[in-house]
Amino acid sequence: MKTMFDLRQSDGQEVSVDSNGNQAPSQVAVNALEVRNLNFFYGSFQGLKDINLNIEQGKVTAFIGPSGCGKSTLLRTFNRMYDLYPGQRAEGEISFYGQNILESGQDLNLLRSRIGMVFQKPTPFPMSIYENIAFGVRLYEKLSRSEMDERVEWALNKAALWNEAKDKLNQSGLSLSGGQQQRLCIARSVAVKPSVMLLDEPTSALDPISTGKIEELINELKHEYTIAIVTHNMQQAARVSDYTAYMYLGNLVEFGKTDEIFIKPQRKETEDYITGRFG
Ligand SMILES: Nc1ncnc2c1ncn2[C@@H]1O[C@H](COP(=O)(O)OP(=O)(O)OP(=O)(O)O)[C@@H](O)[C@H]1O
Repeated sequence: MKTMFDLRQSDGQEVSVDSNGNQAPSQVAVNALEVRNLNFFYGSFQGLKDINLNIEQGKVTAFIGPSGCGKSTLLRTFNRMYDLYPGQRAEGEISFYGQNILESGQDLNLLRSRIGMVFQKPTPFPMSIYENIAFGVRLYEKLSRSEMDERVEWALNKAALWNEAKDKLNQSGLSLSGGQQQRLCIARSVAVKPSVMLLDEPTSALDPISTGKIEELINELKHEYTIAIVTHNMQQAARVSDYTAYMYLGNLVEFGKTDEIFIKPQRKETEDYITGRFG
């Protein structure tokens, strides 16, 4: 039986026919994730308060807000990363293509292959560049050597790292520069063909050139994946995202199209934050 985690993202297009009989594609918004009445607790401390929002398929959603407002906490609920830590719990509903992933009995390994995550600090495994990618793929698929070679090349290409890495696939992933390591981590996440990618401040440890490469990559990847990104960099949020969520003290203060949030925010708190008048 197919589970909802087997769903591969469609391109969200429906074909309509105009009065001349010409086919014209029309975009139909589909939500990859729908968050309803989400509360999150670190023991007795409430890190998220009644969060409601949708993450649209094939778009980039950015989470911004001052340090400690709950951005990473929220991102970590989307693939239940918090489950690895005792005393942390979520209440409410997070629907991933119609299934509430907060319900008990979920296959969390499968969930995390469908909703991948890239962390702030590059975290390559202490193994070769090739194995960094093949390792995760092997957990879910049985590929022949040549199929795996193809997958590794495909993933490194997606992460714009193939040209730099193709002659040293057997070298340790740790031998790469910080920016290359982060692209390797993105390749590793892409290699298992997730539906959603969660990026938690993916460029905060990188120089401007590597940051630019990752931002280009996000623009490329969003055609095939749904992306949620936490960033402290306002310009980055404005450059890469379609939607922006502003958070403060565990609350979702404002959420909307990035242009609207940056040009004409509805809430004064949002305006103060993005114009640097906050605090
Ligand atoms: N393991 C933990 N145990 C207890 N409280 C935690 C834990 N991790 C985070 N918190 C608290 O939860 C709140 C939200 O933290 P979170 O890391 O989500 O914020 P953030 O917006 O991502 O911050 P930053 O921008 O500094 O990374 C903070 O008050 C933080 O102190």
